[in-house]
Amino acid sequence: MSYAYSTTDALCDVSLSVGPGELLVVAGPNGSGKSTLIEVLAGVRRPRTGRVVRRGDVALVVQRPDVSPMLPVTVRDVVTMGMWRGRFAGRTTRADRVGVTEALERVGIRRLAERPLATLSGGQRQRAFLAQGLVRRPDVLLLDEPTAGIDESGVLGVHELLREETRRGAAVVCISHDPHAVAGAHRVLRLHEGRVAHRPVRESQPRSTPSSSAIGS
Ligand SMILES: Nc1ncnc2c1ncn2[C@@H]1O[C@H](COP(=O)(O)OP(=O)(O)OP(=O)(O)O)[C@@H](O)[C@H]1O
Repeated sequence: MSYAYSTTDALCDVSLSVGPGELLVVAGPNGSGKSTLIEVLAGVRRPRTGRVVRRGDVALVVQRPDVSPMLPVTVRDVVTMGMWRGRFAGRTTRADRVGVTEALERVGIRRLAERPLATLSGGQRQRAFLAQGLVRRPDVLLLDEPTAGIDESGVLGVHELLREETRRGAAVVCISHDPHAVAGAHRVLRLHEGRVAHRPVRESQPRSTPSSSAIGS
């Protein structure tokens, strides 16, 4: 598929597929089209040509969005929103609340649950949005530089979380410049000026062999 902003061809003839249990890392220089690709895969942007096939529930973890100090939401609220699947869900069940606490624990910010989101540091906020993506155990997890602003020991924890997600069968696509992420990936897709620089190369065997693609274009 291809995607263009008004004056810029951001993606040209990009084709990929990711199966359940696979971790695909998307790498490439600034401006090469990585964020655009994740947004097109997530359905936030519609490809200009071609199509994206998604199987199952898809969650997107964006890169530390700016938060207005006026926004009256706590960290727990933000993670709970991850349960909504794109629409307001109203009341939460006890199981939802347990799931939210577990997600907060997995990303190491359970103690911050009742804090207003706007009072968090950048790295803490990134963890909150990671928990939002993890909370409903999606079939497809798309992440735009999830370790941005996260300290060194936290980065390793995030990589382990992504491997855990693949072990339970999720298809994971993660933008990262981090050599650890690249080393731990099943495949790496390198973009250059909106095109695939090399075909994805299998760098290690996935723990479960994908039977069909969970997402592809
Ligand atoms: N909203 C926009 N309007 C116009 N052009 C855009 C827009 N967003 C991105 N672009 C352009 O599209 C191309 C791809 O941008 P994209 O953000 O996808 O790259 P990236 O690889 O994620 O970069 P980075 O590593 O800096 O985050 C770039 O040339 C960029 O300038």
